[in-house]
Amino acid sequence: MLSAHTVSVVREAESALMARVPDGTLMRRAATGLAAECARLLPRVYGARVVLLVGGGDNGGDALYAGANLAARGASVHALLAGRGLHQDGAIALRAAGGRTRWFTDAMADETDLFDADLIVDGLLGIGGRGGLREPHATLALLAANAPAPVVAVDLPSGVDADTGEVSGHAVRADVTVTFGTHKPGLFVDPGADRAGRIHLVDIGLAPELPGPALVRPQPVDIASLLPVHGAETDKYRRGVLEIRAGSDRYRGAAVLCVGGALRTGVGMVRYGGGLRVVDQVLSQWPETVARLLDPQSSTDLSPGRASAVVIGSGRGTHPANSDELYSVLESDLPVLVDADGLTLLTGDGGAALAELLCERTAHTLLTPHAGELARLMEADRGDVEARRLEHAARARDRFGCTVLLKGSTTVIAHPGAPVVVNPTGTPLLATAGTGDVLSGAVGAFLASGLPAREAAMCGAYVHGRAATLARGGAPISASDLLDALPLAIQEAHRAV
Ligand SMILES: NC(=O)C1=CN([C@@H]2O[C@H](COP(=O)(O)OP(=O)(O)OC[C@H]3O[C@@H](n4cnc5c(N)ncnc54)[C@H](O)[C@@H]3O)[C@@H](O)[C@H]2O)[C@@H](O)CC1
Ligand SMILES: [K+]
Repeated sequence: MLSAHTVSVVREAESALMARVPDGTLMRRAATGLAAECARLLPRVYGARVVLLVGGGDNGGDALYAGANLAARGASVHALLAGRGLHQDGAIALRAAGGRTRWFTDAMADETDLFDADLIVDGLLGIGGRGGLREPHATLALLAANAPAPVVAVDLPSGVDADTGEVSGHAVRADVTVTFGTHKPGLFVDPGADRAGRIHLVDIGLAPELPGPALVRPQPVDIASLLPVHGAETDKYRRGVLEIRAGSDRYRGAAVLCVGGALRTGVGMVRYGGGLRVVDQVLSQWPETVARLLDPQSSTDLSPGRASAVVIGSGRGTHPANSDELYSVLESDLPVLVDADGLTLLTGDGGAALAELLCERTAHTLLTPHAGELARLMEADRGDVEARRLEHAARARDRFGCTVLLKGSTTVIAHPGAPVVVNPTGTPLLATAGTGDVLSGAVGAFLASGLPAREAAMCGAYVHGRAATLARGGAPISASDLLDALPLAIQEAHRAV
């Protein structure tokens, strides 16, 4: 797992470490790691043209010392200074090594040597950045974005909120981010993650001072170690029976996609309950499903019976009878995943009783909203949920006392008492109708296989995201394409061990 810590935790750990080592040690370590990464990006250091964008804080200091290192190796290094302050010792070191420094003003915008640079180093702001970039930082970020050279961000791309990944206004878009001591949450969560490019962590000796992470990002090997493995002794019941209550006579596609997502992820048996037309459709597409007629709008026994887990909600409807069905599912002691219409029911008439039942559950319980659904659930603004995904997922987790998987440009999973998980896979191509139904089936399959909610969500989101990339090699996909690619994604994940 890659782990990330918030700014306040990093600051505390840094002061504890700084008290034990000579002055300037940490910045020296950071700058040495930064210079090494810059050198790797240049065809050769000698003669290379490097432009440093330097803010007034220690982030600028890192850039200046790394620039001094490169200048000492023959690079032509030019620092554009922004903001009020300047890391004086860093500037002295750069000049002593033959580098140049110049205060940046708007008037220079056309004549900077940014456009001729071989490499641009963004040392404008690090973990001390607050809010959107002010001037002249914002202009420099824009100029860097328009220049052809690769951009290396120091600690994090300037303009990205280190704790949330939020970007307001301009932010640097980096090809590589060289971060120090530990990752920052904003590097893993969009829109910040999208600005960070490839992330390189430099060890500055901080690890012994750091508490547990706020955030983790699973690697292929972590997923491989979680995926269910079935021995020769297994049978369909031991592999898990998933009950699916998604789709309806009106929305038959949701049922087909959800059942397909579960079957292709691997589960002992999928049972489906629904009206005549949807049952017909599910059986014609997936004859291996064990289906029964069950009309939530007339049937009295809506309980899931003998299953290992239940997925409920997508395309199911928001009729009062659907509330009754959700109630009887939540009343069971089975692991339950609630999606889409199921989430809407939590906010409508009778929602309070459902929400109360949800909070009281002791079995694994997972909500899988997208930003709009989470906004409705928590009476928040959708744009705000999208901008601050971590915070909103954690709020919903605390409100309902269960696991919350927030879908979107970065899928995040908040689980009580554990670091938030950020899913590393996925592509914007997933933003298409029906992919959420496939996801709920896949996560449901993992739940039915016996994985706890957090781990089921982690594995489901991971293989779903990979399937999107594998399905058509990066070309546009529809939700159905994911179904064939899911087994490939799982096979690939197994190979990571
Ligand atoms: N503390 C340490 O021990 C270490 C810190 N290091 C570096 O130090 C950085 C943190 O340094 P600082 O605490 O000096 O903070 P920064 O260098 O991130 O920024 C602080 C400065 O930016 C200004 N500023 C804040 N928000 C702004 C905005 N939106 N627009 C324009 N200006 C803004 C502030 O007024 C302040 O002058 C880290 O990110 C890392 O790069 C590394 O050298 C490793 C060791
Ligand atoms: K930076």
